[in-house]
Amino acid sequence: MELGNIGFIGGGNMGEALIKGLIKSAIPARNIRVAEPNEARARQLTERYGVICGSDGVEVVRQSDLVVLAIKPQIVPVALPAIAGAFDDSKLLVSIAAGVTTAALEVYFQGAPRVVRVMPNTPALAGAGAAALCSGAHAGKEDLSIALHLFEGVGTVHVVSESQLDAVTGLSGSGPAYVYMVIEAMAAGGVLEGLPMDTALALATQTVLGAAQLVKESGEHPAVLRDQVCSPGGTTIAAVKELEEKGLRAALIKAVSKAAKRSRELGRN
Ligand SMILES: NC(=O)C1=CN([C@@H]2O[C@H](COP(=O)(O)OP(=O)(O)OC[C@H]3O[C@@H](n4cnc5c(N)ncnc54)[C@H](O)[C@@H]3O)[C@@H](O)[C@H]2O)C=CC1
Ligand SMILES: O=C(O)[C@@H]1CCC=N1
Repeated sequence: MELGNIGFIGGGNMGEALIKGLIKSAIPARNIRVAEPNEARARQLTERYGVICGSDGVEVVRQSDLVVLAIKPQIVPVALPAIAGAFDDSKLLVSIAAGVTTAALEVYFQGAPRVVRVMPNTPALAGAGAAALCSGAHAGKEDLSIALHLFEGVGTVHVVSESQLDAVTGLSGSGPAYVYMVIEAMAAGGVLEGLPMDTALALATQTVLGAAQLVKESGEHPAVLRDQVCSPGGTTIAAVKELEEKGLRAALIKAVSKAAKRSRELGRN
């Protein structure tokens, strides 16, 4: 599928993750334009990826077939009116702004804007993203296919209903931060027990990666795989007991819920 010219409004952390992922997936840098008001950041993106960067959002929209809105949700009410006039029916808007609904985006446009809302995550930078998306009132099947194709280039994608996107934000959008905390803490435990930090970090990282890979490849429920590690009277069950007492699972369940709640709040702004 030909994606044409892709424009980014905002070249921050998530914008860069997608740009890098897209270039890795063989989208030519000359097809990617970025509107980024921070000049140093814009230069950095051009140096790193060869993409065309400027500060003029209207110009980026004019030159693009697909526009990724990658600015903070709080900036949307200021930034979107300034570029909305440059859209016409030939252009697709793909928003990744947490919490901002397709209906809230559509009000900035005349007519029937084609809007798809996506919640990606930063592992897209490594081609291992997890994203979910839904279409707005005027986006057709073809628009959904284009957005699916775009994000399949940088990881896995699920189609969900818009009401589920806040849950997705709490789980996989924010989730990498939880996993980094787990890796960091496991490595710290290794250091406490005498390992050098680089060895401890490498072991913790590969353990998380390998465990995730096994969940995916085996198709087993994680609880079954956990039980396979727990030898009777062994080391793991002693650790699992500690994690249960300290509320690891409850804390993660609550964390996902808190982030989803914050996503809903951002949508009300
Ligand atoms: N960072 C993450 O893990 C994820 C972020 N998101 C969403 O992606 C969006 C961007 O987040 P980040 O990249 O983390 O933020 P960021 O703050 O790193 O990047 C935003 C960029 O937008 C630029 N910007 C500000 N005003 C602008 C304007 N008028 N026109 C063009 N660019 C402008 C800023 O200079 C900045 O470089 C947010 O809406 C966030 O909810 C979604 C999924 C994951
Ligand atoms: O923290 C945030 O608001 C963004 C959305 C999902 C991940 N980062």
